[in-house]
Amino acid sequence: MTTTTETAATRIDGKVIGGEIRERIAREVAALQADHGVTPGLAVVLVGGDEASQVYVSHKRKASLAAGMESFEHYLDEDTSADELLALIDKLNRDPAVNGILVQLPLPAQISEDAVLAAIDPDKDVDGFHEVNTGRLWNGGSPPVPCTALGCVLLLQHTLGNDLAGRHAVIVGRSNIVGKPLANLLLRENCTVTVAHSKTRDLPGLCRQADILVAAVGRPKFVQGDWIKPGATVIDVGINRLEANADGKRRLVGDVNYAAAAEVAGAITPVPGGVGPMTIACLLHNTVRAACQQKGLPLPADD
Ligand SMILES: Nc1nc2c(c(=O)[nH]1)N[C@@H](CN(C=O)c1ccc(C(=O)N[C@@H](CCC(=O)O)C(=O)O)cc1)CN2
Repeated sequence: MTTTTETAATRIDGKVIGGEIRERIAREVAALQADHGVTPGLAVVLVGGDEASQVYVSHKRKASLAAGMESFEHYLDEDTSADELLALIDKLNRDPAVNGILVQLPLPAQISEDAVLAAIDPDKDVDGFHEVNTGRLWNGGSPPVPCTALGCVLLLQHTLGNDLAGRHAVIVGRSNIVGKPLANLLLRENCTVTVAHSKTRDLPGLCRQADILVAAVGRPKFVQGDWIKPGATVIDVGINRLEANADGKRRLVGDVNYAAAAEVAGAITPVPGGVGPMTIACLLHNTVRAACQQKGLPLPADD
């Protein structure tokens, strides 16, 4: 059992669920090594010293090493030019030891995110952000899927079972990283999907219609308890770093007012420990599959 009941709502534990996925991936990597002599390699590029990005890159490094993969990290200065970054991506595209490439976002202002994402070989795009892969996703194909969006779907399936059909999912947020790909994935699951955003009218009223409510707006405690339909499943994608407490520790809060929402929801993800760990697990999942495709090997069957 990977969930615990604290309040009215079941707490959806992304650490435990993501941990199970990482264990499965470690077994896949061991089999690839034993049967084919292949060790999947992930290259992560971080430009500048953003504090949160450093934490995420460090998590990615530890997770890929723990799964038995190769990890190649590239740390570039804040004032790196677009040409320097593009030259590195070109090198990684041509390196056969690198099966997956990820450029940590956000990038410093002098570098165009679009140009960088477009420069990554779509077959090594383990973030699923390249326009070829987003196009494939919307056309019903099976490209690498953006990790946070995939993580949300896996949490929902774990909580509600594999049949999400007919449920009304309201996604608050329309980013390329989460909102848009998640809308696509939930449509594939035959949910009725509404994507809400800053211009949406009567957002609380709309959220109250949701069987599944996903908050991905980047605003601390934005979604209130009385926006939630009793029994709904709430997925909180937000990771907002608040000012330090008196103890000097920085606090992380989600986009949902957890305490209030947990009184009403049927199940809810915490922050931290909800969607974040799933993002890392899904990155490893995409990297193993990219390695198999590049080597002409069959894809491991998902457990
Ligand atoms: N190239 C990418 N950049 C960014 C992505 C992405 O998917 N690809 N997503 C986010 C950040 N992100 C991954 O990079 C990410 C965010 C959070 C976590 C995580 O494990 N969070 C923990 C808390 C960690 C902490 O102490 O801060 C949790 O929620 O429990 C992992 C990855 C933006 N950039």
